[in-house]
Amino acid sequence: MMSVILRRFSSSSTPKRALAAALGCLNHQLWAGATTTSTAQPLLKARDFHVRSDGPLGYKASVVSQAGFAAADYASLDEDKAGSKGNDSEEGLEIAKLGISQEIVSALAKRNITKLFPIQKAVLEPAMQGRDMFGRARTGTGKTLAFGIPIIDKIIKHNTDNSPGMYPLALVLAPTRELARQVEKEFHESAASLLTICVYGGTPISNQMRQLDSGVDVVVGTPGRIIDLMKRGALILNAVKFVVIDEADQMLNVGFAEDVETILSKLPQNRQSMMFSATMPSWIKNLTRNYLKNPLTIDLVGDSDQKLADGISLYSIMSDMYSKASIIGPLITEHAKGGKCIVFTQTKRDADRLAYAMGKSHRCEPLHGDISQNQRERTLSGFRDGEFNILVATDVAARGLDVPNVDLVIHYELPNSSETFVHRSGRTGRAGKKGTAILIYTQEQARNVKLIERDVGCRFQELPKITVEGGSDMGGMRDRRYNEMGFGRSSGRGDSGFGRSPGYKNFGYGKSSGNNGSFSGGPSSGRFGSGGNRAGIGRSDRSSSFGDFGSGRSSGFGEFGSGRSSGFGDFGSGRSGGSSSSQSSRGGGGFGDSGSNRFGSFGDERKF
Ligand SMILES: Nc1ncnc2c1ncn2[C@@H]1O[C@H](COP(=O)(O)OP(=O)(O)OP(=O)(O)O)[C@@H](O)[C@H]1O
Repeated sequence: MMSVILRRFSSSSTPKRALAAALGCLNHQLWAGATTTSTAQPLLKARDFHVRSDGPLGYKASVVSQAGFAAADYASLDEDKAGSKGNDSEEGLEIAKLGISQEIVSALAKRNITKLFPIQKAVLEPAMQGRDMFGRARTGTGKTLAFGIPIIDKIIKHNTDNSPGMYPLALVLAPTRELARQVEKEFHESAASLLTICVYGGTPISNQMRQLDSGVDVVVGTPGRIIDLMKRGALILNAVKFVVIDEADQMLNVGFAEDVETILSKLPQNRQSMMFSATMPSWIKNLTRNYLKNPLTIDLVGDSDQKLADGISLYSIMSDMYSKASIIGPLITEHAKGGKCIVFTQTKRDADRLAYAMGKSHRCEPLHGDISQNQRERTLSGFRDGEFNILVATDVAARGLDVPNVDLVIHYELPNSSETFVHRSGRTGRAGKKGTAILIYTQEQARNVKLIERDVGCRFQELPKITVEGGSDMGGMRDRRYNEMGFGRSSGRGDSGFGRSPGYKNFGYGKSSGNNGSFSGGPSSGRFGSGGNRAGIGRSDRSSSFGDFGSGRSSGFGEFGSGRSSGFGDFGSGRSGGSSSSQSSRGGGGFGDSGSNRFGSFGDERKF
């Protein structure tokens, strides 16, 4: 503890800080020229983090193999056990008996974490041995502590044996601010002596620079801000021994691919790299090949048909587009039973509108990327603390967000891919608990529901149709949609027009204008066609986007912004989707509500 205090006291007047400043300059030079840094900075002692022992898990080096790209080649695990029965006490290993630092054991015990979950069990020993790895496990099964425990343990042991250094030993990259904060919290709560910092955009960089200046052990952050801090010489990565890329495929989805590679290329060669990803698109394969050394694949999903975490009951309900908003209330009353509920929309605007409309009768808040960071944090903590029980969110909340006791997830609009469906649904049924997910779909989308079933290896139980009398509690939402979103006969010239809201893809309104060809001829040759925002980005590896039910998000505007925005897949926007709506979308700030995804100028985070 004393060394921690001393480090906090360090100022730029000390030789240590002076050297740090010098290294900061060197860092600038590295940015200007070389692409990799391979030397550990001289200030820090050489660190031998990686233990070699038979260990308590009976892990055998002979079962390791090269990362086999989503193949389940971690043969020592019984697949049945490797599912998502995260809290099965019979399967877990007692954390207190693993020989990891008492500080961690005690901190976890305080949170009632006493046994390892399967992914933690699988990762622990190879991670302790210093192996690079690619990991995959179902939602809510404890991946954060899977990489967190070994890293924290090694840093604690190092800090006990040596005086802590100035510069971070571990770097964790996360695709969203919320996830970054959550991961940092998990680190911090697992070992209070560790100095951790979370860096992301939307908050003053000067505070983060000051904190980095006084020395940290672990940096968790989103790639944009990390790069910014590196460029300013405030974040020096020469001492990094551990790097984790969490939700790696999502990094690609939200346009962080280049940033991630830039960061990886600046890290010391002598490091341990761990990557967690739900899928293995070709970018991830390349990343694995280029930046991981002889990686081990630990895949607890494997070829198993069932991709969803156990314990999540699935329901579907058909609704016409007019009634969708109105059936939310009854669904929540019936299925959330007073507990927490997240309603997922496709667009920020729809999240706002739905929350506004629902707010008349329920306590709820919207969450999306256009809301200020401060407000986002307030909203999330209010939701966590039970100040309100309904969160209406875009997919910014779909990945990684860990709010205990979310009983119900409602897909107000169909997700744009099976993966998104899995991640959204995975906000419930976490850590072995039970939960419910309900998918609302229109008649035209029935085929897509089947596709999700096939992709995810699940079955929806169809709920009886809810008949909504006029003047429901969501009437405001419905009216607003009519008035502002150009439904009905407004030809998309209302407030937002069709051009701005991809919501219409789910509403399948009117006749298709027959522009499907634009999309189906697009660069994506995914299994379901070219739709979704993926169409515009030309990746064929993400086959689970639902091309056939619409253009998805902004890609239509990015790639095909000729004004024929009505070419939204099978359903199109009917007569309303004329060029004016598309143009209004573009004129109104690029890609409208749905976020620019890869097309806009990237800040720290952009898509949702
Ligand atoms: N061994 C454990 N025992 C009990 N609870 C645990 C254990 N490990 C993790 N948890 C809890 O389980 C919850 C889910 O963990 P985490 O968020 O790491 O899951 P995840 O696999 O990363 O999920 P996602 O795929 O959605 O990001 C957290 O609240 C975490 O504190």
